[in-house]
Amino acid sequence: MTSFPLRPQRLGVNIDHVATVRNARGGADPDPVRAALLAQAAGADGITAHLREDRRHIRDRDLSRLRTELAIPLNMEMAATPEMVGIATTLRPHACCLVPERREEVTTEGGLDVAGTETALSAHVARLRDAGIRVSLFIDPDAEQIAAATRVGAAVVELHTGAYAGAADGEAQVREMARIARGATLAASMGLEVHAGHGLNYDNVAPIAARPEIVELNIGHFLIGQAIFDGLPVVIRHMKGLMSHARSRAEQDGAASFMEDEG
Ligand SMILES: CC(=O)[C@@H](O)[C@H](O)COP(=O)(O)O
Ligand SMILES: NCC(=O)COP(=O)(O)O
Repeated sequence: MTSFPLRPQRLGVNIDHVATVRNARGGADPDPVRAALLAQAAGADGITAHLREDRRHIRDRDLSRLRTELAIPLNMEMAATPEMVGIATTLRPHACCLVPERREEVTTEGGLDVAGTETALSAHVARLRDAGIRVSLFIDPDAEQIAAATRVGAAVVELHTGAYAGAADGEAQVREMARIARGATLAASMGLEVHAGHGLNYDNVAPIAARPEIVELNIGHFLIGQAIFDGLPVVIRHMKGLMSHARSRAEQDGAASFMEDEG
């Protein structure tokens, strides 16, 4: 039973797929920066933008405009490469989140293999930290990766919720939620700030939001898609309301019971 008020939880809005629509015709509209400013005005706590190596959606110019025009934190998602570290240390966003990338992937498929790339990753993390950037690692919620994240010097881990969001049935979803809960508890116990993201939507966000250790959710594809029907301010306010309600219920009933109820 949670007997203490939970820390406030932030919503980071990922605007990648506004740029996907923009790039479909090669023009300037819809403008991802305009979407980010609308999200900011609607209560987003941060903006996430993924500068992929293939620039399939967010482009370099988008990031520099976001860095100039946003009043809320910019979280630059990027591969752990010298090119991206160079861009980030020049741009100096509030935060960087290192994610795995394969050109042929449709979207991010798994978490970063921190344990298998510690030496190279430690150097990238150090350069980003020396530039005053908060470094997050996008990882699967596994003990080996969480321990490695502390060793390479990351301040934050963002737990990949894709397996949970894409679970084939209720039993698999409960299993994946338990994996995320264990990972969040372990990461927090090791002094890491805990975020979560990938594939979250209105229907599956509550058990994740109810986790006391998770202080930021990064959500994009669903919000941008739903905004086509309801408008970006409405969907952001609704998602923040769902997150807040889930946290309030967790304060009363305990986060663990939340998933049992939903299970
Ligand atoms: C790491 C993650 O899950 C997303 O933030 C990432 O941006 C997904 O990549 P696409 O936005 O290209 O689908
Ligand atoms: N890191 C997760 C993120 O930024 C958004 O992922 P999604 O909601 O677009 O799947």
